Amino acid sequence: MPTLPQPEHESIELTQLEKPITARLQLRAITKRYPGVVANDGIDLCVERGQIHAILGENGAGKSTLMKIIYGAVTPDEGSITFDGEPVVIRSPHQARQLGISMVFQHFNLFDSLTVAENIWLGQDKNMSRELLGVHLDEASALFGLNIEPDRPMHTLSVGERQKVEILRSLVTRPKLLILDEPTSVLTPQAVQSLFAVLQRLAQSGCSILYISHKLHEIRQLCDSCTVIRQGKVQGVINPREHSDASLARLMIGVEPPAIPEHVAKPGAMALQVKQLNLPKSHTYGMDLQDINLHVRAGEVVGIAGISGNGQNELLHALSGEDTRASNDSIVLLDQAAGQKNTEQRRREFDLHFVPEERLGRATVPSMSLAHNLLLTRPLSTGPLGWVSPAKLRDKASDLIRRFNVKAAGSHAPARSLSGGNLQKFIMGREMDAAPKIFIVSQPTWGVDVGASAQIRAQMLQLAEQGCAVLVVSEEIEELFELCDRLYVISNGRLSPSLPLEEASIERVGLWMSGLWEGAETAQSHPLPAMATLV
Ligand SMILES: Nc1ncnc2c1ncn2[C@@H]1O[C@H](COP(=O)(O)OP(=O)(O)OP(=O)(O)O)[C@@H](O)[C@H]1O
Repeated sequence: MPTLPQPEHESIELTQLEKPITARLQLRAITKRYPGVVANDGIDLCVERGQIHAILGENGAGKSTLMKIIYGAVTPDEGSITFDGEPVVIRSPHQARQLGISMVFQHFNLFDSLTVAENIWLGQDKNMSRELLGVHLDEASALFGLNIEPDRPMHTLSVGERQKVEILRSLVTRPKLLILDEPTSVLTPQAVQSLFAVLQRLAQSGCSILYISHKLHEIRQLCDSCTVIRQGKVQGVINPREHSDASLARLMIGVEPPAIPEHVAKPGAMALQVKQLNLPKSHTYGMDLQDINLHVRAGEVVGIAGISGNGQNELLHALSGEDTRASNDSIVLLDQAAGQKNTEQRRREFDLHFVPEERLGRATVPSMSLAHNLLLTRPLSTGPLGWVSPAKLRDKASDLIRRFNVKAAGSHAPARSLSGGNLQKFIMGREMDAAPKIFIVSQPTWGVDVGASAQIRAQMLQLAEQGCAVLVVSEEIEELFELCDRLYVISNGRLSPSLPLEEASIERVGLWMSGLWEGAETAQSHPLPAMATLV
């Protein structure tokens, strides 16, 4: 009698019984030294197939270095790597991609002058045709629920949108191991949830994921396994769901993060006023600013919430002086019309200091030392004839490094050698130390660990206590709730009325993020931008 064919799943189980499943990735005793610092010190790591494994550690702990080693972008000094049971030496990202390893970096690697599709194509291997890429891109976009026009030039995208392009670029390679370094720093809560759904689906299909984040609730939601690193060494492998925030912070930074001091607003004189600001977009994919009205008094901390791409960039360019097209009296600084003053004039005449969201390339010159990067916004080190005093620069940079707890080899270290969080601490320190009268900051704690976030937020509140008018643009609603006395919400190039914190709730702010505040024109008459359809 002929035997019936076995159902497919039974034969799969048999094969699995015969051949034990090997881990996707196994690192043994990985060590990497940079001048003056051991970034990775004998690290062991095991990631199973289909596992979402978190890497947790304070700023400068060595997480990104370790991920770059796995991706072949950095060569370890010692140690070995096994991938799918085979010992491998990963010499380049190209080789990593051939093995099936893909990485989303913390700092974007995108060319501003190219389009979205061209940027994604550049990251692929040579045999991927433009047509095939188009198919994969449509597939990955649909999976991610993302709708960014492939022909859009990169320079027109907000950081949140750029982050999504970076993620798409990795998804189209259909990886076996996907490494994500702080992927949610600039995503809205809703976009984070869509990303998590994608990651969970990927993991179910067998793809392993290495996930770096400073956001403990995210790690708990997504991962059941987590390797904690401190000062380049593994502290332990834990299930993050069995730990509280306090115990995770203790493992990671050795202590619990300091509590944010109580801030009682004592609003003083008007410091910053925007009156009926109308500004047409400066490029095809920009956002027209329409009838923007806002004010910040000395001593106040005021927030602007919103989904990225709704006019934040345009508003910040107009407020910082990078865009001087506004009518002169639509922006009033310390009682003077200043709409057409440039960045340097606003800094010199009104003590307005600004921290943009892009820390490498805009807030700092990556190849220049920390000391030289001070010159970008601080004239303090130039003498009467305009001579630069290298000694003064060095001293000031060293002072900031010490006071703001920046982990760096010294004032001579190039900006790009710092870990993301440490560079952010340096930039925030550089601007806050200037004792601004008006301080405008975008995403103040992007990529910063829990201890340093608490430190930065406390310092911003201290600035306000000293009479500075602080305006914070952030996509992290919790951060705005923690810091601000009042909130505005930006949607589709329009700004909501001012909302005192006592009257704000996550739900109300969420609704306003879709443009639906009381008295607003309906969303229908102003269709939401593509990104908002995500939520
Ligand atoms: N190219 C480099 N040259 C010199 N030092 C470097 C270089 N890359 C990293 N380092 C140093 O190695 C240490 C670890 O940095 P790494 O970027 O791996 O930290 P991290 O844990 O990812 O931090 P963050 O959370 O801030 O991103 C830091 O002290 C950093 O300054």
